[in-house]
Amino acid sequence: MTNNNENIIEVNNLTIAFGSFKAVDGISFDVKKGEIFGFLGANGAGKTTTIRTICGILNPSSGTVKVNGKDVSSSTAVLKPFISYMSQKFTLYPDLTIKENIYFAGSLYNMSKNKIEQRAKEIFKFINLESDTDSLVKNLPGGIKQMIALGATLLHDPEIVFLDEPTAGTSPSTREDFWKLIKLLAQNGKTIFVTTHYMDEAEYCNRIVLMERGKIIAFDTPENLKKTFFPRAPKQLVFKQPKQAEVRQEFYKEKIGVLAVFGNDLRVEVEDEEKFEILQKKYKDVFETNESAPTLEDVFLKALRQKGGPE
Ligand SMILES: Nc1ncnc2c1ncn2[C@@H]1O[C@H](COP(=O)(O)OP(=O)(O)OP(=O)(O)O)[C@@H](O)[C@H]1O
Repeated sequence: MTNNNENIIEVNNLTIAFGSFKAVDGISFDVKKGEIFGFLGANGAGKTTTIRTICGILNPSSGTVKVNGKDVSSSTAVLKPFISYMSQKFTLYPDLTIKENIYFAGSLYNMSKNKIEQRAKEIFKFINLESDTDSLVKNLPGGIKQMIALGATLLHDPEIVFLDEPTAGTSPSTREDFWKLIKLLAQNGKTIFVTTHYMDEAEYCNRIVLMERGKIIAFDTPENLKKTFFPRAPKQLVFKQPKQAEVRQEFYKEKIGVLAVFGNDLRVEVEDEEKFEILQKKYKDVFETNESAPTLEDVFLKALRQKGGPE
């Protein structure tokens, strides 16, 4: 991230209702210029609705959204060249070639033919495109399609790039390549607003918002979230005997929080070490205990359980 504290997006008490249903319910956050901003939450949490509102596609029911200091509801035309949105659904036109898709994307921004040609060259280089640009998109592997969709999103050189689950369903190597480009864009001062379901990707974000049913339940850097939600490191219990159900019952009684179950292993949060040690002795032949640093997944599970965010 560039060293910049300037707010490029400011969302203030935003509510978006469909009839009586609030898809987004009074959320506030800011995004800094040059930041990789992660927007996370389960399906239906309100992420896409928020993005669509910041992009000026939907109007707020109440609250305000400012992009580059301007209210989006009244400045859609001014902001259009400034932002770009790679939605979950739109990728590319399969019956057009790579080049035709890119030209089409440029025409939507009234770019001249020369400008599109010049930018297309830069973009193909940036995404390391090796395919023939006259290939039909429908004949390309999914990972390459996704890279070209990113290329089309970047063609008019926007300052803010919204990426709605850009790597969903792609291979680990495509995800890795994709994130190299995202980081490079941020290093060049672009602001990236990204939604993802992958926790390893959330780690790459400078700051993260976690949404649940239209509300923000956590908002901070990955490091601070881990510190806030886990002042003590969780423990990973590796089972040597198939007695997990029995142990879980005891933990439940003693209020030792089970964060997650990984096959035979349990991940737990211990607030009362004495109680835990008693159980550890009792079950010394049943499980081994390892300390392990909190992960973002731990944070999210805990935040979801608390639903109101950290105390
Ligand atoms: N136009 C609409 N009319 C009515 N309800 C809507 C509309 N758009 C979205 N919703 C509802 O608003 C809620 C939030 O949807 P949204 O697409 O923003 O969630 P999301 O967090 O982006 O989830 P996903 O990861 O599945 O895209 C959902 O319950 C959805 O069904």
